[in-house]
Amino acid sequence: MFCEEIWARTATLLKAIHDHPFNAALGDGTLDRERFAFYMVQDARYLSAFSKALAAASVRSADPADAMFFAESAHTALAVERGLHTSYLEEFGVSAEEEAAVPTSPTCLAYASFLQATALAEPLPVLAAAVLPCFWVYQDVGTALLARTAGMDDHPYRAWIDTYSDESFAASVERIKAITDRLAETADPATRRAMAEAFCRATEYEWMFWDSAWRLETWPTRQWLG
Ligand SMILES: Cc1ncc(C[n+]2csc(CCO)c2C)c(N)n1
Repeated sequence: MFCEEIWARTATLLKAIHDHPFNAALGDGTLDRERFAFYMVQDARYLSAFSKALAAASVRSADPADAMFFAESAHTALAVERGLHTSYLEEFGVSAEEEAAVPTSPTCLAYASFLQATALAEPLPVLAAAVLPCFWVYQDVGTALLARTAGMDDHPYRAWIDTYSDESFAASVERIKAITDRLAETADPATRRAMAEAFCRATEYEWMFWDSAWRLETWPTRQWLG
């Protein structure tokens, strides 16, 4: 099965994601608000690109049930997750104007651009493999954090952890894994290789996304522009 194989291939990178200082601090609740707010602002930008990639996957799906799944996920990416962002940014006192003034980070732009390019130029199986880590990695991190934070009352990032350790979210992860496995079964070897590459690249971007928030990443060249 494609998913099983690719998960095993990315095991070391997944461990690095779990062990990243951003996620370690997110889990023990010590992550500073500046870093989490930076992550939330960048994530809102990422989500609008991600939902468009899912909408493209829906348009491309010949199977009506797959088309519905991708369209629903495109909606969820904007609705549920956007709600999470708005409430955290409100809690942290980040106004819409302040949010709009933050430049999109190099990593966020790279990940969003990769998804958009894949949505435009690659066949559906490759697009499905490119959006899969977004679901799967977050569920993996969310459930690990849920276990690690059990019994910790008043955890500042509880709503975030709950979103990604939720049972309905786990069901959508199973669903997209099944769709991707089915698409891989009938894909030719070159497409299967492209699927594996897209999955690995997206998983690399997942690590980079957390790392860029940890470093509060900016454009090193900005200083030379007016
Ligand atoms: C960088 C980044 N990667 C993945 C997610 C998680 N995520 C975003 S949309 C979606 C599917 C529909 O809800 C999921 C699982 C995130 N928030 N930010």
